[in-house]
Amino acid sequence: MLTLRCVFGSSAKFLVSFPALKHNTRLQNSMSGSLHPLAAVCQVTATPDKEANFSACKQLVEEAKQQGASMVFLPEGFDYIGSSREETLALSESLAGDTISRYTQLARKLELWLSLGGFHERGHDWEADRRIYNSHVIINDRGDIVSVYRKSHLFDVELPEKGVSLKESAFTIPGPSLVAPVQTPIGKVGLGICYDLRFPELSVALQRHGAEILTYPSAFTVATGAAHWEVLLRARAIETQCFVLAAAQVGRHHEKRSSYGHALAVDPWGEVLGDCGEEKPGLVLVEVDLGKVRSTRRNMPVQQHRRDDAFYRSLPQT
Ligand SMILES: O=C(O)CNC(=O)[C@H](CS)NC(=O)CCC(=O)C(=O)O
Repeated sequence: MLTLRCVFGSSAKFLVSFPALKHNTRLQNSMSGSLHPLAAVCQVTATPDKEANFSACKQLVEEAKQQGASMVFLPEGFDYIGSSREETLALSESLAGDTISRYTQLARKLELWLSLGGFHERGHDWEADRRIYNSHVIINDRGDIVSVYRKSHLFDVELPEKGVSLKESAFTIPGPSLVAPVQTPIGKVGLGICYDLRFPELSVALQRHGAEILTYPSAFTVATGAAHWEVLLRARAIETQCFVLAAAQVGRHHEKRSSYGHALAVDPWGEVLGDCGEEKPGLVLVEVDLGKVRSTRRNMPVQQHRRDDAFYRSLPQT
């Protein structure tokens, strides 16, 4: 067993274990002693305080770097979780604003890649319509923005018996399309955001466009998270035979909103490699062995077994 450290906040530490590679024959990652590149999947408790959120995220990114991560994943709403529609809109920025600029500097300084899930991005017509995109931004180790995916499926959901009522479309514009998976030091990363996780056609499309790793930075509600989060993430991993990395929000953001936590890393066989729990901010480090993608796909070639010919046409009437 290889033991990985799950770091909560800056002081308390606890251990996460998972089965490790048994044959350690190849050259090892010099900093971490691991055989394959490391990804850090983070969970945070964002509030409406952008400054405090940045310093909490920065601390996790620095901790991940110290432990040898080459790419760090932050959740939807890493910039802030607003307490009203008005506040959410007022705090938004463009990609050229202060928040993303601080993250590009951080990536450059630490020489690592960042996945910033769910940035509140002012839309192209902000002056006219006051609406934003929910954007997943990838920054490389030189501090360049290399990809921006805007969330396709908006969370307009009423579950009165569970106390869930959110209408994302009241302030957000749906993105126009998927974006091509991004080549990173840990592999080809396909971009989704949170509620997108419920739409398997999106993950299959990303896999067909070459994704080896799917990412769903999230701020799941406590009720829907308890019922569906892990099952959905594992299903997406099993169906696409990709790694699935899902950074998450956890705990109480303000008096009206809490999130489920359990930032999760799943391998292409569906095994959970790391879980940040449901109590506090932290991170989990996972080795991304792309050999697992190749062997899972070779041994059970479900992608080649697809029957689009039989399903995506008009059906015979009985
Ligand atoms: O509001 C913001 O500032 C950031 N955006 C979010 O938190 C979004 C939209 S409200 N949350 C989700 O999609 C939760 C999905 C979910 O919980 C499920 O699919 O069950």
